[in-house]
Amino acid sequence: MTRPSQDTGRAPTDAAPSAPAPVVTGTPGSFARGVLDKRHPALIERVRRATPYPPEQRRALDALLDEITKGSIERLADDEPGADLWRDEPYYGQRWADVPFLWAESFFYRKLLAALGHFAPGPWLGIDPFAPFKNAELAGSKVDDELSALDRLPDLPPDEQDRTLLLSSLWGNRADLGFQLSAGEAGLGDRVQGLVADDSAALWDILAAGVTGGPGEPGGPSSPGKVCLVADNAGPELLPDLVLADHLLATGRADSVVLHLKPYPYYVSDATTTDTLACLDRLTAASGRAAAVGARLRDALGAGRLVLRSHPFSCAPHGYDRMPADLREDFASAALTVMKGDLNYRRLVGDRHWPATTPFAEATAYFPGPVAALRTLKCDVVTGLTPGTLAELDAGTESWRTSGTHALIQVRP
Ligand SMILES: O=P(O)(O)OC[C@@]1(O)O[C@H](CO)[C@@H](O)[C@@H]1O
Repeated sequence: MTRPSQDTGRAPTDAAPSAPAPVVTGTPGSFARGVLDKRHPALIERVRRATPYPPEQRRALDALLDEITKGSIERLADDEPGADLWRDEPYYGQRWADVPFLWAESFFYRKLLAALGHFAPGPWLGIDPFAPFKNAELAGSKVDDELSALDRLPDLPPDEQDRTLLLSSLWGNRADLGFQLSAGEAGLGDRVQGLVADDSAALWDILAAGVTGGPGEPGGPSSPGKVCLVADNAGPELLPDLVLADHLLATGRADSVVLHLKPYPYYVSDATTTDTLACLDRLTAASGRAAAVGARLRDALGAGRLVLRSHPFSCAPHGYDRMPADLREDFASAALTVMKGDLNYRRLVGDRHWPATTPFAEATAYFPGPVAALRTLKCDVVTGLTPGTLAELDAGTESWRTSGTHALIQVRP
């Protein structure tokens, strides 16, 4: 019998027996291999340059670089806080290139934090190595422009306001500092406006059901219920996510929003509680509508209508099919769970070689409640495309799966 690990309390996978093979890091020339060979070493270098770490941490960064480029996967040191969570993982002693991509990336981030003393009692406890990049981005003038654009929102009819805020949250997912590391000097390509899949009508239908009296509620208004919003990146992605959360609360589509955050820094720019508070400050320090949104969200936090949650499983190296019972209950009791971003997509459908026309509903059949994915495409994994869309995309640019230029909204009611 295989032992549970990573706080799942479950057997290692609930994926359908017919699920395709997981994406493994090592295939030469693959997207995953590029992350291992280029993105991770570049990230170590940027982290080293951004903060004046003392010699001990610098040596630990050198050792990590050596391990990921030349060595095999080593356990966390026995005295590393939380090392027990990772003790039973099955890949130690193997080459980094030979294990599942999702696992290798997650463990890389965990080892990076261990090297920097992030969890060890002492002066570096809790210091976010990615904060210099996150802070610079949040302070940037692009954010000013996005926030002042909110002042034009009331000029739009209500359904266009809905769509504008949903798309702004969706495209906010391009603000991913790990991805930008790979995009390099060339920067991000232009957005392709038409979504590769667009189930947004189903999303609004689910949210309207609570307000107008949905199935099982004949005759009229019921409580709209809870929306779980599983956040991805901080700053320019989290801001429109928060604006969307405020919109759902203000328009009665949700009576509470549970914002799922990472319990520690992860995948470079993933949002933590600190990042959320920084966004709230950025909103309230702005003028016009942005400031009003910030003030409402602060009130909502105080009143328990906006709830912050940072479950340890949010940084686990596994798909949501292995989520622990308490997280499953949270999602099961939500009117809708909105999963933001590429990594959450990989974890939702499974980081596997799915044929792109596999129905999204099939890949997410295990999920305990209605679920929506809002994501720009930044890795090879995709499901739910029609054969026509797939043929069109394959006939266009080669990099449509990974360039962040395409986006989707998929819903399983
Ligand atoms: O989840 P996010 O922020 O949208 O994207 C995370 C990401 O940059 O990291 C992974 C590779 O490291 C890819 O899945 C994806 O491109």
